[in-house]
Amino acid sequence: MTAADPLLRIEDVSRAFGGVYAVRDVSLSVAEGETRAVIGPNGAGKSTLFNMISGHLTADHGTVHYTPATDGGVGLPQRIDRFSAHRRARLGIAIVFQGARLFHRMTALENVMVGAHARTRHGFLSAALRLPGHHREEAAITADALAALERVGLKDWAHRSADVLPLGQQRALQVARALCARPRLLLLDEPASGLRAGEREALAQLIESLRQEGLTMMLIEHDVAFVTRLADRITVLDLGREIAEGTPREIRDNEAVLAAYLGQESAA
Ligand SMILES: Nc1ncnc2c1ncn2[C@@H]1O[C@H](COP(=O)(O)OP(=O)(O)OP(=O)(O)O)[C@@H](O)[C@H]1O
Repeated sequence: MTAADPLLRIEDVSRAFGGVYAVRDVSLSVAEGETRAVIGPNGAGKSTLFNMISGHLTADHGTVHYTPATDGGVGLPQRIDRFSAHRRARLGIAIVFQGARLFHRMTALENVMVGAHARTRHGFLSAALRLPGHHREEAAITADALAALERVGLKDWAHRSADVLPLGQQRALQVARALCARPRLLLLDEPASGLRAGEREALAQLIESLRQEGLTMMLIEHDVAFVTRLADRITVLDLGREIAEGTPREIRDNEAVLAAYLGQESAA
């Protein structure tokens, strides 16, 4: 990767469902270390766009390039839009889905370890079946999972059941699970939805700390105020199209953005 290569470059990506475009001709680039918010009214295409980055949906048109790390440092941009979600995950793209569930009746630590197994040689099945060769890997995964829990401020909860975690901490646990796969690009689909003010603040601080560590993130959110302080740049979608991109200040003053949001309010 040279200074000119972004970590992620999306060009003219479209996806339709039943002949109706959910995302239409969207292009954007995300630089390494950047926190990019994607905002827009209900049904604007935000989740569809994220799923086309993570590989859970394929684009009908357009390209997605990503610059994975190699052993010797940073690699060359690769076209990934035909890669499976699993392959993209192995390249370092992690997604926390909107409304993602935890595994109940498992501890916080076990929940995170499930995320780590995605990138191991032996995999979760081998661990579950206790096949030979998994023990050393298991110890490494436990250490990684504990480190991820510590990173999100949940180390003290490691051995407690995920069931008892308040919603805010459940979101942090989902982030820890994604972090355990050591992503270079973390996609967060509405991580703050349903949280109370205090929990939203704690989540904002967590995102800010990951940003300080230099992790590249993309974040879907409805609330412009929430992302204004977190994002370096904001992309605004409306009815599948990108209607604006800029710094939080530019977006706040953008008339097309105001119109899209006011339109939503008057339609509600
Ligand atoms: N699997 C699907 N099948 C059919 N239509 C879909 C599918 N996924 C999304 N859509 C449609 O595509 C459009 C964009 O949906 P998407 O979930 O990407 O929007 P969004 O901006 O994430 O919305 P929200 O903020 O409500 O989560 C919507 O009209 C939605 O109904």
